[in-house]
Amino acid sequence: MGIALCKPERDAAAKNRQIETQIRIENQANKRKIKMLLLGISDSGKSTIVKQMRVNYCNGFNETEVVNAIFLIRNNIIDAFKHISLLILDSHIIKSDTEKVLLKLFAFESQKIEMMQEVDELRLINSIRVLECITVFFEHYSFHPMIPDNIHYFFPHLERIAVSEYMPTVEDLIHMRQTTLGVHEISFDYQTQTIRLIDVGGQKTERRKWIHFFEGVTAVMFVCSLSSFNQATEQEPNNAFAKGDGRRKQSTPTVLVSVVGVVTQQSAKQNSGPLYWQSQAETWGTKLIDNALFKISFQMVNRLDESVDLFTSIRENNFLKSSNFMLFLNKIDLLGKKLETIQFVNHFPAYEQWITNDNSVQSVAEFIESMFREGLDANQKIYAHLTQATITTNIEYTFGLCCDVIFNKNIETLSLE
Ligand SMILES: Nc1nc2c(ncn2[C@@H]2O[C@H](COP(=O)(O)OP(=O)(O)OP(=O)(O)O)[C@@H](O)[C@H]2O)c(=O)[nH]1
Ligand SMILES: [Mg+2]
Repeated sequence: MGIALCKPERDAAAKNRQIETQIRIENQANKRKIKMLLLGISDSGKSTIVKQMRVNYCNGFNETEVVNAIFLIRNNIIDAFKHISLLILDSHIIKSDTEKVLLKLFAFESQKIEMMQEVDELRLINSIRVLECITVFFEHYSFHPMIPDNIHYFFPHLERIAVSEYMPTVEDLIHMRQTTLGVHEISFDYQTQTIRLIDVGGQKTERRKWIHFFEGVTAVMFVCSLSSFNQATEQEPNNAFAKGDGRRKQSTPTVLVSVVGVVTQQSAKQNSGPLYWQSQAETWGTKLIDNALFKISFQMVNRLDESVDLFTSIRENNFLKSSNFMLFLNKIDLLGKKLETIQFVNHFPAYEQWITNDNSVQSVAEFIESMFREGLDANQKIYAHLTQATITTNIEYTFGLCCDVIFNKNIETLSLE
């Protein structure tokens, strides 16, 4: 005998059935899709690759995104001038008293500038960009590791950008920096397949979310910034991804040295960032601890080492054992520019023993690729590509190469089944 249901219960049961059917259909459709995961440390270029996919296969950006970009790009510029000002103030670069006033405003009150009326914000950007000391900085130190990469693109365009009627171009949107928080997915058709492309945040605090997306991944596209070889991040205690392996100089342990000032709640945010001129093995800086500004020695980890360690741990992850690994050795353009003035061997002494240790882009890129291949099983294939994610055609071409491999492998697997 059936159970008699009253109307609200019947409606709820019908709704449940409808939801379950919908989930089943979606699951089946997802199985037919190719799932690709973009992984890599922060600032490597993952979201830039997603933007290129959107330009190529998803109608680009909508009006709201373009309008939002006006503010984000200006904030990128103010943030870059903040770091540049801090460095100039702390350096031997000659600056007049009037220049110092403006530099201090950007260095310590950048958030205030971001909150100003547009007309005042633009006046300040236009005032700082023409300072003599800024010109000197860009001539001699523009590839300092503390400077955001996209300022090399935005600085020559400031005359166009720092006006009230500014509308960002697609190229501006590609160079805009917005740290990814959480996990984002786009889906698009490519040849005969539907691709699900998943972008994650690369910051350490974001990485614990990654594991939830490791199931059923056809390809991992691991992105590494080649220009990160002279950059460093502060090492977290017990960080599994930042062990370092002696390829570069050993860092010093974190030591609390002295209190250099007490800060108020108001100035806390502005003063908490590291203030140092050159990140080498030993790095000095100031850090906010319990509202007091301490001078400490940070234990730093080289960002290229961090990237290699992260790649190794991803490669060894059991969920990803049957995934294809594509390595995007990105920011090849910035590597080239840096190598014009910086000796790679000073950051990676092991490079001295490399086949050709001539500081050329090709040789350094090969050495870096070899770091990622170290300890690889003979049967584990990694497909490596040199990329510049800010160039649409470059990513379109590289993505095509990756898909050729993936689709052919899929056919091989299907014919074996
Ligand atoms: N010059 C140059 N800049 C690049 C390249 N790839 C990315 N960038 C810039 O590097 C910055 C960081 O890129 P994102 O794509 O935001 O980095 P991400 O890996 O998504 O970083 P998270 O979201 O923090 O994990 C952006 O300003 C990009 O425009 C490149 O090949 N060359
Ligand atoms: Mg991102």
